[in-house]
Amino acid sequence: MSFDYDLFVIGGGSGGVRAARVASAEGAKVALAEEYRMGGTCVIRGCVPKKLMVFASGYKDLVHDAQAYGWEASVGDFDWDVFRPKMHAELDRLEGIYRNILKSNNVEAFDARAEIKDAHTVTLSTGQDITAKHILVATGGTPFTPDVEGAEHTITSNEIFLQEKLPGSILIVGGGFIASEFACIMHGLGVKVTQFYRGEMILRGFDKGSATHIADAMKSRGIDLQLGADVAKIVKTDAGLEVTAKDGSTQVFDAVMYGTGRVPATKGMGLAEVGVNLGRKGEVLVDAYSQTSVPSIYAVGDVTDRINLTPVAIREGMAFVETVFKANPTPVDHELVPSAVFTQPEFGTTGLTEEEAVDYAATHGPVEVYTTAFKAMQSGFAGRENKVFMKLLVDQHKRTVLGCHLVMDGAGELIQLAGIPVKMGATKEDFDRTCAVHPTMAEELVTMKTPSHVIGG
Ligand SMILES: Cc1cc2nc3c(=O)[nH]c(=O)nc-3n(C[C@H](O)[C@H](O)[C@H](O)COP(=O)(O)OP(=O)(O)OC[C@H]3O[C@@H](n4cnc5c(N)ncnc54)[C@H](O)[C@@H]3O)c2cc1C
Ligand SMILES: NC(=O)c1ccc[n+]([C@@H]2O[C@H](COP(=O)([O-])OP(=O)(O)OC[C@H]3O[C@@H](n4cnc5c(N)ncnc54)[C@H](O)[C@@H]3O)[C@@H](O)[C@H]2O)c1
Repeated sequence: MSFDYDLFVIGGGSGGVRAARVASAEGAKVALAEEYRMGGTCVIRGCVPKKLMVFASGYKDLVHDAQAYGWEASVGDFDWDVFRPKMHAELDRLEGIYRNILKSNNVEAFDARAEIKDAHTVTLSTGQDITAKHILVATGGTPFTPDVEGAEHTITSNEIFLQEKLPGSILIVGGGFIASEFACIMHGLGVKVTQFYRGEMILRGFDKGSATHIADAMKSRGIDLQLGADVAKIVKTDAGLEVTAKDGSTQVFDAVMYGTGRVPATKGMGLAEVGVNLGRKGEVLVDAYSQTSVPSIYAVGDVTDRINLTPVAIREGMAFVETVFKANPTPVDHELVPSAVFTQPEFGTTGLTEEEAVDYAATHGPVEVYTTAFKAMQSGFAGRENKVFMKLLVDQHKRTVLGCHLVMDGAGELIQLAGIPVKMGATKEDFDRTCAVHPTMAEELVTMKTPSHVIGG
């Protein structure tokens, strides 16, 4: 049977573009459809603009520190009108690069929505049907907003980058990556921030001691973080958005942003209709090789809801190409994936959390917990209360470092490096025999001598 293409990729984001490019480089005839903007969530409305805003939001503290170090410096107000067009120009530039990558790799790009018609056919929003030997679903996810009265007045991370002006005050709902990062970003830009999280501690699923340290720091910086709080209804008034919380209290905000999770983008895709098994959230269920229940259809990235991070989507895309186009079946390694949460303070993390260590200890034996918290020299000198927090979890018998959690300036950069020995299976003694670099914050990673406690001991 002959097909129009060897591979048709649906979605021009992190996973889709990488898979398309690498498959084409292997000699496959490849096409890709993108319904919005090339580059996907990470480039257009995720990691990249978010990180630019993280940078922008950090300068107030830096100017304050510069003053404390003797510089004649003063900080005025943040001007969104200066920053916003520069940020969007950068996103346009990156989108252009993504388009060029596809073009120069002979991938035919369609600016259209694609849906699955059958195991080997997609239908484009232009009405065109295209056949392919393999179809790769890489459609990512979309923000989820709960069904609350007045939700139509709220925004999500999709809209935050497009605001015409910055609000004077904002309520951010949620306690995950997105809500916590944007609470810090908006606060740093001079917006009055309230964050509602319905549970007892933000960043659920991360190491709780580290999350608590971040939450305390956010509060002491002036973010009104309310735990056990949720929205009952939102009414638009002349004064702004009047939010009634579930405890009955009301407050008016200029804007309300939901960061309450994302759902896999499978709605209306025709996947279930052709026999692709979906999970409870609508995620595409795949095996270790990203193959769905329909053998010609594969899926990578957030749409599979495994680990929803850009580098993971890219790896899944490359493993798919190894498996299907290089006859080298390659499962994706989802173990010990380091990641960062770009809150202020920043959080870098890899491996077991202390909560997970309880289960681990029950089956593998005791886990030593090493923690340290201290005032950072640079900001401490400037009079800022900025405590560094570090935690290592160590298998007491094997001595392997099972988890590493860092809350400090530059934690994202640092965990990339600390993630390597942890992934290699380094022992606590390997850390300890590495000489300290002085004076740094990171030196504490190799000088923590005594466990603060032992789990399962
Ligand atoms: C605000 C925010 C901040 C983030 N920050 C980070 C971070 O700092 N670090 C990190 O690692 N990850 C971060 N992420 C997560 C990261 O963006 C995703 O994990 C990554 O983009 C997933 O890549 P993907 O290829 O699976 O999907 P996406 O990048 O979402 O790409 C999917 C593409 O498919 C398109 N599409 C959907 N349906 C169709 C269709 N039917 N036809 C055609 N096209 C379609 C979409 O328009 C989209 O462009 C962030 C996410 C958000 C929302
Ligand atoms: N730095 C990074 O790497 C980074 C940054 C942002 C996003 N991401 C990725 O994007 C994904 C999505 O991020 P996210 O923050 O939207 O999701 P999340 O799953 O991390 O957090 C969702 C939050 O919303 C809350 N919530 C869910 N339903 C709710 C409801 N009905 N009412 C009130 N609260 C509710 C949850 O309790 C949770 O705190 C993450 O899982 C992550 O993989 C990564």
